Amino acid sequence: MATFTFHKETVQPLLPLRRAYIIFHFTCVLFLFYYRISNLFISYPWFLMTIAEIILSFLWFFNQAFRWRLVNRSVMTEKLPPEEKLPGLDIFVCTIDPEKEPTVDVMNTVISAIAMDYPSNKLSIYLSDDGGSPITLFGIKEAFEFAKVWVPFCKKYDVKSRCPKFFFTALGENERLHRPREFEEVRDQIKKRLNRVDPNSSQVENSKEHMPTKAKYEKMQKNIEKFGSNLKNLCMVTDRPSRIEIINDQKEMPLVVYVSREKRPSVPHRFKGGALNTLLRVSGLISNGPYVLVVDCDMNCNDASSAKQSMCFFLDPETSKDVAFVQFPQMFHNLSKKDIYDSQTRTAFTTKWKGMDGLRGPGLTGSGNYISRSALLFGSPNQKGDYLLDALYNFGKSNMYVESLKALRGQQTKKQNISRDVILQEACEVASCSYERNTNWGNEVGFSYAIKLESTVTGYLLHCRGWRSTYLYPKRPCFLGCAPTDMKEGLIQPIKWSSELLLLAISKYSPFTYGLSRLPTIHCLTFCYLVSTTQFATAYILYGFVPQICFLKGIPVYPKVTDPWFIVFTVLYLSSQIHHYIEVISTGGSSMIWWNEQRSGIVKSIGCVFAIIETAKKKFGLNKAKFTLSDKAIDKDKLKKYEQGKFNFDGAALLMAPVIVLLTINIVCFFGGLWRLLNVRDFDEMFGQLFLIIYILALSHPIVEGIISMKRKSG
Ligand SMILES: O=c1ccn([C@@H]2O[C@H](COP(=O)(O)OP(=O)(O)O[C@H]3O[C@H](CO)[C@@H](O)[C@H](O)[C@H]3O)[C@@H](O)[C@H]2O)c(=O)[nH]1
Ligand SMILES: [Mn+2]
Repeated sequence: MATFTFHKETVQPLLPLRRAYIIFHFTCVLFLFYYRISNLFISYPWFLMTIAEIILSFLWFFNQAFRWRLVNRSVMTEKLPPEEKLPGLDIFVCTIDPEKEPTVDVMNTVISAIAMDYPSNKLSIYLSDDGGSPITLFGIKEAFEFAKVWVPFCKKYDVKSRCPKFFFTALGENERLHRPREFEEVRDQIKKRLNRVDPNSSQVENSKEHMPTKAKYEKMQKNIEKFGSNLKNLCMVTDRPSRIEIINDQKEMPLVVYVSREKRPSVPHRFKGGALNTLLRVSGLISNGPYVLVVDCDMNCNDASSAKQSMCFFLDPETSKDVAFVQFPQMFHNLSKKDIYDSQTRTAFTTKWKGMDGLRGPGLTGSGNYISRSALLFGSPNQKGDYLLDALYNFGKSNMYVESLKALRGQQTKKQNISRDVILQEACEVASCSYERNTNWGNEVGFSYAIKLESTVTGYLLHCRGWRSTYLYPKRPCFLGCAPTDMKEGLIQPIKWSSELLLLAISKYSPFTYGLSRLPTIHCLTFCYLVSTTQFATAYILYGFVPQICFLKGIPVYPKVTDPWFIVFTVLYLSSQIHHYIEVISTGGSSMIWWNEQRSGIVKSIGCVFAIIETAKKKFGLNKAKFTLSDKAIDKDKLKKYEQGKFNFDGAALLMAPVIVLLTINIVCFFGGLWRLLNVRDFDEMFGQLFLIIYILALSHPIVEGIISMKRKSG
């Protein structure tokens, strides 16, 4: 265990055992390689299986980098300097489409950010409205009105759930003052969430402010909904000048700013990365906090202390010099126990990120991350400031903005008393869509535009420049968002991510080349894994039909069950399964999660063939850059099905097609092959294949059920 001034690092126990296991499994993989390759030309299917296994082995190998040194961290916020000595913090909330991102929910996120436990004169909240819809501007004004009541209420009663929506419904947990225990019952929560009924007020009522506050929240909600009933107000405006408004007029409240950058159909707007870079400049002019928190519009701040938690790394004398960002896990408020789509992405946030954290730090996930503004703007930790020498190229033509950068660097700046109007005018200027032309923005300055997954690539490039990051996984989730609850959304996300990551793999910034020469090798392997996940598709597709067709035809692709080499395959299979099981259970999962994760892992991986196709199209310029926004609007029927653990394939027919084809092959080959097997009785040669098919069918029977029920509905 390492203890720093404000935080502690503990390496997860049994490290030698974990490493010994990796070496053991690795040895088995080498045996497998030897066996496959020395028999390579036995048959064509044998060759295909060898390819699949080589791909899987490489992915397995990269994947072990995450398991080399897992750490847990904890913070000591009580040791932080007094509030007046804390640095400024700017919170960025991004939204674009009020239809997929309901304004009331976005405003809940904004309100939870305003209610962050941080000195209000040091806190500023910026809402980036990329859609430019009237309802968002209307919404933030309403939200601020409510926040004026809400923030004092939260402070007075030390409310934990500072997202009002959760507080006023059964979703608010651990509320010492306001929550009776029975509300923690999961079933109740689900019931309440589905019906949106309010908690029994006679039990909850404790304070005289509770009801009036709730009434004000409901009024805000009603006003926004009423405003949105006029569909004109929900429309996005794609051709518009920049518009920036300071929403609040009260000194005792944090600064709240509405930002809608200029957009013109002919100028590329770079999606969320573009929005964030605009916010960096606009906020630089207005509040210029040395640290920024980025949250997606659905990721509300569920623990008001997260800002202070992150400061334990940024202000620590030992870690402050090279920590570029502090990442919190993305957690979700709408998960069901079965989590059939593996929306919680458990492995990412409980294993992978902790493993990267034990090396040089986790990747950036785009939401729930505190970032040092200097790290984003000034190159590497040791050569800060150089960028200011060529400020025009690096940062663009706004002198006022460059002055703000000097202030950030602690340099003397011309003290000027600039009026608010002039600042806002300049802010509109830096938010114009031509501002970044011929500058270093999106390249070495700010969030990277190298791929559309701005978060991952920015985090990766920060690491390449020598920065570190840290990962904090506190007991109480600090950020809660909205996870996909149907197959279509569940598939679109990994497809959009992995296709962009594949682009990174073949770009000049590829971890295999650029990264390898800049990062410590093991840390680099983690990025190699992240950019290679599309290759699971190739391996699983081969695994999904080659052994099956061979089973039907009586061609062996595994050694005989009596052959000593069969042991290698058995050991590898069991070893992977047991290891996965232990990992799930030890990170708080259940057997059901273990089983469901395998299914969803395979289905999502196979869906990623579309990612490969998409990447090829993008590479050859056949695809126009677009961004598939994930849907955060909760549909009751959809949610109900999801809670029951029933698959919902609405709108996913095309994306599911490869899986359905493979499943059909498996079913046909199973029965056909079984018939053949009973006649020919070559059981010892076919055991491996028979077992594989049974495993696949056992895993996928809920999918078959889902398909049948879909057919029945449409038929
Ligand atoms: O042109 C755009 C497109 C999106 N967004 C915002 O970006 C956020 C993320 O978009 P979403 O479709 O919800 O992406 P997800 O797949 O849910 O999000 C993950 O993946 C993104 C990259 O694709 C990261 O930026 C996110 O932080 C990460 O949570 C949302 O708040 C959007 O409003 C914009 O501001 N402008
Ligand atoms: Mn999201």
